[in-house]
Amino acid sequence: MPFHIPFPSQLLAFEAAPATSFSFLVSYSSSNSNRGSRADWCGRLAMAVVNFVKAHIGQSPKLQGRTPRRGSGVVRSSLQGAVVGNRAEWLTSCAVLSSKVAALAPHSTNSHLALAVAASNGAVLDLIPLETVDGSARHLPAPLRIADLSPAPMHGSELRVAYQGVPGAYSEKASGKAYPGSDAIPCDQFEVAFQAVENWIADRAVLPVENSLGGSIHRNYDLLLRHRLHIVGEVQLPVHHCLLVLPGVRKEDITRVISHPQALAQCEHTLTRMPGLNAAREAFDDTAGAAEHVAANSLRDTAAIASSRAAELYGMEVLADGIQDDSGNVTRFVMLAREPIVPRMDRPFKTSIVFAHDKEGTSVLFKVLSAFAFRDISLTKIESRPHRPIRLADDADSGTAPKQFEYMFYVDFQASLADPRVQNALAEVQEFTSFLRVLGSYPMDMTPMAAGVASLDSSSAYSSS
Ligand SMILES: O=C(O)C(=O)C[C@]1(C(=O)O)C=C[C@@H](O)C=C1
Repeated sequence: MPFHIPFPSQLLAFEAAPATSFSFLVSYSSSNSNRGSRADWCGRLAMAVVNFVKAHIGQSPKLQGRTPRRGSGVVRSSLQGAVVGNRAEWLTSCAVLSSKVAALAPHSTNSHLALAVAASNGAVLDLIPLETVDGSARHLPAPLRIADLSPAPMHGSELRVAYQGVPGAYSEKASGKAYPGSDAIPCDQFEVAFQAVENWIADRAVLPVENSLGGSIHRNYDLLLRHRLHIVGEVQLPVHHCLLVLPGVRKEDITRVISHPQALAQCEHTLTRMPGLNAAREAFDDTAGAAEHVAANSLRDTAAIASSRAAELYGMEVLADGIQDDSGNVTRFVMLAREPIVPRMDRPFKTSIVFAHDKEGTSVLFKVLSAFAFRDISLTKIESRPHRPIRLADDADSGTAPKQFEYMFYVDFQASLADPRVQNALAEVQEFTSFLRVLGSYPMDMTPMAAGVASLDSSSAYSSS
């Protein structure tokens, strides 16, 4: 029976990793996302990728990766030694594959991107358009235009913003607040959102870093260090949680509440005190994904914590509204881009840095904090993370990468990198530390939180990045 790809899989981004493991990103979108079961749909996407690679490289890859969701998004998968024995052979296969697909490629933005990426970073990566949206006409690739070499557009519908989760997630809302009118691209993991920007599948990423009740989202701090992206802005989003169930389900029927771990933490006291509810908690990738899971599998014994928008999108009922433990529940997101923005002095700016030191004791930390205190620079956050022996992206060949340190310290302060006080403070900090990196200097989110969620849709406070 002929195999049909039920949706346009628009790009494949291949990336050679060391040894025999190769990873790639697949972006997909389906207008038929509600047809067939979720398992069906995932299976068809996986088959489409396997068949495609098999047809063009000649061997079957073993797909490893997260289960894609219905609709659209970006997933990361990998081939474990199945295709070729070494990196050079893999790159050759990728080049052959690219040239075959480029010859079939539609005249689309994606083919421009493929060339732009190849031109800009040495062609380790290829973005490969697979099919036109309607699966019909194919054209030769268009020539590279000057616009393809400049940074991605700043505003409007062309800006593609990666977020973690599925439609209805708070991160999707934060992306809309950060970049009104942009195309939000759902990603199944934080790591994928970083890679989507690095690989030019998205122009920006908007990712949560801390919540006023649940604290820091540590994974993103670690990823900020591992990747080369720059913080170009921040958005603070009031988070208003609902307890969602299938229509007709009562509190007494619920044995399980599922959601993102942050959302579970933000509602813990309320859930514990809720009369008639006696349910176990279970972590899920994101809040809206939890709602989708309950709806797609008709789970009448399970409730999800998510937004009221998720309830609308997945046909759920709001059993309880505003279940966060504090009405002022706010999550702070950072906006990430491939290039930093030019720091300015004409509006309130924040700067985020990360540093490490290899001396014993607390004196270095004291000296670093003093460098800011003596110059009247207010710190808004300090976070320490155990240092794992990872290779830091931008220090691969600079010789400044730390070897073994106990902690990385992340500090946010309220001043612009353009401010001479900051430049002097950082020069001083550099003397005490063995590793220092500026993660970004960016406009502060000045939206009054009291304005609440309802006002966010019309927000246009973020115009500089
Ligand atoms: O799951 C979602 O909806 C998300 O956008 C993620 C996330 C988070 O990671 O903190 C974002 C905001 C809320 O704090 C709860 C969850």
